[in-house]
Amino acid sequence: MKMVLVVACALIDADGRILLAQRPEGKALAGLWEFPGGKLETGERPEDALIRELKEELGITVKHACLAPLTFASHAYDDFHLLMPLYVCRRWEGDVTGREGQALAWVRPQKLRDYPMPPADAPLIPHLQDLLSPLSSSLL
Ligand SMILES: Nc1nc2c([nH]c(=O)n2[C@H]2C[C@H](O)[C@@H](COP(=O)(O)OP(=O)(O)OP(=O)(O)O)O2)c(=O)[nH]1
Ligand SMILES: [Mg+2]
Repeated sequence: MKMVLVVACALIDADGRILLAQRPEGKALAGLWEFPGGKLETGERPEDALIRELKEELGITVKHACLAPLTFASHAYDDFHLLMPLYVCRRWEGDVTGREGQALAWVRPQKLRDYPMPPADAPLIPHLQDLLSPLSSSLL
């Protein structure tokens, strides 16, 4: 089974909302809502790849120190196995814009399930909900 490493990021704004991006037509899983990010290039460090992807996809500048690991997805797709670390980031420079024509949505943690996501992403949702509402333990 081919292993594919993808880095992704939950950007969190001052109101505790999470950024989702809609995968563009023509790509795999088109129309589904995802965490911005992408595949590593050869020899690239994960954090460097994520910083590059956030610049390419959203036009923002993120520092290494502002990326905190939260959890990861491990999911068997038909043709590859996805391993996807998920970082959170609350601080960046620049305005978030869909640089690749993708729709964007700032979503409250309890509304994440209203947005159809790739199958790998479902187990990530309770981790974000717990991070952002510590009094309701949705992992239990
Ligand atoms: N970025 C991202 N990718 C995800 C998520 N969930 C999920 O299954 N994936 C899968 C979809 C793709 O198979 C792969 C990421 O590929 P991608 O097409 O976005 O990669 P990329 O940004 O480097 O774009 P490209 O240059 O390959 O077109 O990971 C997610 O939440 N965010
Ligand atoms: Mg991508």
